[in-house]
Amino acid sequence: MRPATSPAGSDFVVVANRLPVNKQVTADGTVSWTRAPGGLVTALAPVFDSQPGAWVGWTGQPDTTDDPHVDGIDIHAVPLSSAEVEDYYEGFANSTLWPLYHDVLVKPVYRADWWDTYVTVNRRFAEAASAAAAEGATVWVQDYQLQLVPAMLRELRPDLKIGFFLHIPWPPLELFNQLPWRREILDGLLGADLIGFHLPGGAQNFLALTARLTGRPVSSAPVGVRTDFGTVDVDGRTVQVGSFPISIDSAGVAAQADSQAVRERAVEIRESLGNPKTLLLGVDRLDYTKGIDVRVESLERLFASGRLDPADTVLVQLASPSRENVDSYVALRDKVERTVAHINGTYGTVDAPPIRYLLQPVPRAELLAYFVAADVALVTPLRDGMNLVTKEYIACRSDLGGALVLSEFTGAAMELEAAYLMNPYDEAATDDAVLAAVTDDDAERRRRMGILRDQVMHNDVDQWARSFLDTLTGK
Ligand SMILES: Nc1nc2c(ncn2[C@@H]2O[C@H](COP(=O)(O)OP(=O)(O)O)[C@@H](O)[C@H]2O)c(=O)[nH]1
Ligand SMILES: O=P(O)(O)OC[C@H]1O[C@H](O[C@H]2O[C@H](CO)[C@@H](O)[C@H](O)[C@H]2O)[C@H](O)[C@@H](O)[C@@H]1O
Repeated sequence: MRPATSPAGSDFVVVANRLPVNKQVTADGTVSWTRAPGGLVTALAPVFDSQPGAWVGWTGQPDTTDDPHVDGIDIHAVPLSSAEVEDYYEGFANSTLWPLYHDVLVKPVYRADWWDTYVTVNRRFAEAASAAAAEGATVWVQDYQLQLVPAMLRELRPDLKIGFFLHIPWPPLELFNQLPWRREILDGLLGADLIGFHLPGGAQNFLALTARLTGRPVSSAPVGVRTDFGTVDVDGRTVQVGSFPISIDSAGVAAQADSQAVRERAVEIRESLGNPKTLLLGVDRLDYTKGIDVRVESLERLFASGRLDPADTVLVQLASPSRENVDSYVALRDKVERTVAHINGTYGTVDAPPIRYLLQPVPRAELLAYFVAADVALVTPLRDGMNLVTKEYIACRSDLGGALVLSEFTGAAMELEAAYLMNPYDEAATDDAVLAAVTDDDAERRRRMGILRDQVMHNDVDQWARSFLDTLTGK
């Protein structure tokens, strides 16, 4: 750890589980690094362009001492051993916190050894952030993997402005109370000056829980979107609590989707699928929160009842492998693949299966071409913090074509009420929403898409980052 008074370091530091870098290794073994075009790095690009900034995170590879360098960001890699990846990332982050914060869709596992590693790794991130930050710097800590970092960092560096943003839902009291380390998590978060959630409901849950479990004075007025922040009094220090719904680089996505190359590729995609009357699309990490099973089971019911014709309907499901060493993800993959095979076997022909399922990430331009090609996007999570795929689909539809089926249990549903909203736990309502999105007339579909586009084009990721950072720094 560097001394608190050192003049070195950056004035703006992001701390996230993952670094925004991609590694390339050429045939002769030469290693180079490029900026990964992920949501967070896109969101923060203008901030990094206007001032030198640092990013503290893990490369995604265990047991390496990789030291990535990319243009415009001072990268600080936090090394993790294989055992730490198992206990901190696959264990406490993704087998304890992830299911607990997503409505206990699978049973969270509570293990003291995983907790101990979570504490150890959070401390390592806090120390790396401390080393990267200049005197009085603004440090923005991201997400559930690093909830102890704010308090650990404050102890090391009381001079810093510390923000924290949670990208996943904040659970209700009855669920959060299951966590044997609930008080430690709250104390960790309360080290921040500003704690951000996607939705006002998450911020309010957090305030209620904090009052109940810590006895600290909290504000009682409702929290608004990017306004009317709540407060917690932590021994005379005021912690602000607010709602900042994340978004995408709407104009950038729209411009790329409008390019000739993407438009032509969209036409090719439809042709390669036999120009079906209806092309449905799902795009997700293969995660049990995303409701991939909800949409394929709905499709099966619609085929079985004759309400949709499998001969002129195709569902393309693009799934990216995720957290493949975690048992619940292995079980989900098995379930989805069995259901897809069953539907294709029952309702398809040898040369025209109604579901095309891919378990590989596709290149960005290819993904946008699918968004442009699809008649209906099926976004059916059982729980989701926001769901950026939703906003990307809308941004791609400058033609006002397409229709969006959207689960009420996504953060995106709060803003996107003109979608075909559905309750993924209600089979009949799900089927009706899918069918309405497919069969409503063009005027109704265009009316809805026009409203959705106004929302997404106006509320972009730059606004998300600016509103959070302005609140944090008191601008
Ligand atoms: N390039 C590419 N991006 C993908 C693919 N699948 C998902 N994504 C992106 O991953 C992000 C997923 O974000 P989101 O919907 O919020 O769900 P999350 O996976 O829970 O973060 C979006 O920006 C997607 O466009 C893929 O196959 N290829
Ligand atoms: O890093 P991984 O374990 O591979 O997981 C990918 C990311 O998934 C989660 O995304 C969440 O953030 C999105 C943006 O705010 C939001 O739209 C979505 O609803 C969330 O699920 C996770 O929170 C990230 O930390 C992961 O990097």
